[in-house]
Amino acid sequence: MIKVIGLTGGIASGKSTVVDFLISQGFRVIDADKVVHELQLPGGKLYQEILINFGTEFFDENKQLNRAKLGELVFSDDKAREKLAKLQNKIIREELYTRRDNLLTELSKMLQTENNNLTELSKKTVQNTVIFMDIPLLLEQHYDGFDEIWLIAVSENIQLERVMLRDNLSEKAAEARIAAQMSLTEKMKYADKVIDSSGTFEETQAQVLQALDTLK
Ligand SMILES: CC(C)(COP(=O)(O)OP(=O)(O)OC[C@H]1O[C@@H](n2cnc3c(N)ncnc32)[C@H](O)[C@@H]1O)[C@@H](O)C(=O)NCCC(=O)NCCS
Ligand SMILES: Nc1ncnc2c1ncn2[C@@H]1O[C@H](COP(=O)(O)OP(=O)(O)OP(=O)(O)O)[C@@H](O)[C@H]1O
Repeated sequence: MIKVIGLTGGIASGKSTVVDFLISQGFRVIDADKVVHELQLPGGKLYQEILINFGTEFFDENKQLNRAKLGELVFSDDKAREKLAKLQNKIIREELYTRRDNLLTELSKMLQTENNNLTELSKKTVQNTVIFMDIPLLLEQHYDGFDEIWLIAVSENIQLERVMLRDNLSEKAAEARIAAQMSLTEKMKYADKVIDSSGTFEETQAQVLQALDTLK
């Protein structure tokens, strides 16, 4: 059976950094933020919806969605965020589950071929028996179907610093983005494993390796 691990955590808690590491270790990851960005490209399933409902002022001269501008609006205006959620959530959810199912089918076929060849349980096989889904709003939006949920956690003050630094935001704007999500304390209740990314990258990676070890 192929396990599906849900990765979640607050904004700038270190999810993408953990995802990069997992990919470097040979694991397959579905990254919800990337999927959303693809769907928001011209021709994507979300593009037209946003254009019609938010207007051309949120698009640049190359007809690309100006995500920074839309982000400014939705993280400072709850009603706008709800409106965007109504337009997008169902489509995002369907797309993520479809990609998960396709990946599970692909890996099942690969595993079957390996079994048929009677190879020993190679390192690759272990990596093919787990997939990860990085979904920032996994708990807020009640995604399900996971064998485990791993929470990437970070202390509040470091999180605020990271959001301000990475996204070049004021303290107030960064606080608004953090407040748009479930608190870390609440998320802890649902986590099977917690990876604390408040330290160095090496310390985060060591915790990921430890968590991976428990899957063998
Ligand atoms: C508002 C948008 C256009 C801003 O785009 P931008 O490129 O600036 O940010 P990005 O998409 O990389 O998101 C960064 C982080 O913000 C947080 N975040 C994004 N959307 C939301 C939201 N609606 N509520 C709370 N937090 C959010 C997540 O932690 C995410 O990892 C975009 O995030 C969006 O369309 N969000 C709604 C879709 C969604 O639910 N995304 C999360 C995937 S489950
Ligand atoms: N030990 C660490 N582990 C993870 N990230 C770290 C660490 N130290 C610093 N960072 C930094 O924290 C910032 C946020 O990390 P990252 O982009 O991985 O978060 P995220 O959870 O994917 O964010 P978002 O939800 O906004 O997409 C990055 O700039 C990253 O370089």
